[in-house]
Amino acid sequence: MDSIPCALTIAGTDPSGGAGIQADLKTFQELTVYGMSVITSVVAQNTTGVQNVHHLPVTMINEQLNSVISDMPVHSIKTGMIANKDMMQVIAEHLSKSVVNYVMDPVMVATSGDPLISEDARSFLKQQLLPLATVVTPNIPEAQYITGQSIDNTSDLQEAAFEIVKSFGARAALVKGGHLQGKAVDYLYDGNKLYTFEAERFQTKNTHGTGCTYSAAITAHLSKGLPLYEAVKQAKQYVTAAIQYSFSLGAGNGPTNHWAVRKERVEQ
Ligand SMILES: Nc1ncnc2c1ncn2[C@@H]1O[C@H](COP(=O)(O)OP(=O)(O)OP(=O)(O)O)[C@@H](O)[C@H]1O
Ligand SMILES: Cc1ncc(CO)c(N)n1
Repeated sequence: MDSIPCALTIAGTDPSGGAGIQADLKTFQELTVYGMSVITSVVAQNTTGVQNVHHLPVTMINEQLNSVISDMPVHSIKTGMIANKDMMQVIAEHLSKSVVNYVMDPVMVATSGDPLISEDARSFLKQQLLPLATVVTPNIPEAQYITGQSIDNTSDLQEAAFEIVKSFGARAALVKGGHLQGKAVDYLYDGNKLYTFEAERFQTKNTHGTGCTYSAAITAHLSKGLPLYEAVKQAKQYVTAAIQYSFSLGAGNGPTNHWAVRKERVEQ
């Protein structure tokens, strides 16, 4: 058997299964990629919000990374919630030695509005982690934080994608228009070309974990050796179907549906 693509996610948990590590591993599995995970924080959360957070000691994050990297093939890496600067420092040390594609989901706030990372982590993320990223995938509030500019329309989104590459050093930026009205449009700038990814917007409140699912799908496709544009194109199809058939589970914002994606793929 050919060797299987292997992807690693470094992120926080979601016991309700919609976001974080759980969403990432479900996505890797659906896309037939062998999934591995390093947990940064254990988060008590569900579809209504975040109830509590327990951060793992930095030494434990370092040891998990050593355990995986010393033994397993890692073909691509994704980071999600990294709550503080000390954690980021340790993760940045590992990433700076790595040669594989690194997808950074600059998670700052949960869908519910609850903050997930500290103020000093935000600025470390912008200054130290961003330049290591193959691609960074901010939503509008995250892109606004990184660029310091307000984003009110699609032309602001495009400008933010240029700015994040040119002024902040990410190799590519995928700025997501999920929080605007109208079509669900995202822009990818890779330093050469601007690409547009457009999908129908579905009227649903069940968008818990959409950002995690999208960036995990990009990571999965990159681990298979797809070029960035193709990886994003296929990931956009994945997240769109996962939102279209999202679950009305829980009292708040329900989770994405990975099975619907599988059903669609099989029927094609
Ligand atoms: N209602 C919707 N219908 C269709 N696509 C959507 C909808 N909402 C968001 N999207 C798309 O889903 C993807 C994830 O974008 P979004 O802006 O929701 O990420 P996020 O805010 O980081 O997610 P999270 O809630 O996990 O933090 C993008 O491709 C976006 O265009
Ligand atoms: C652990 C974690 N990462 C990311 C998000 C963003 O959806 C979340 N709610 N929880």
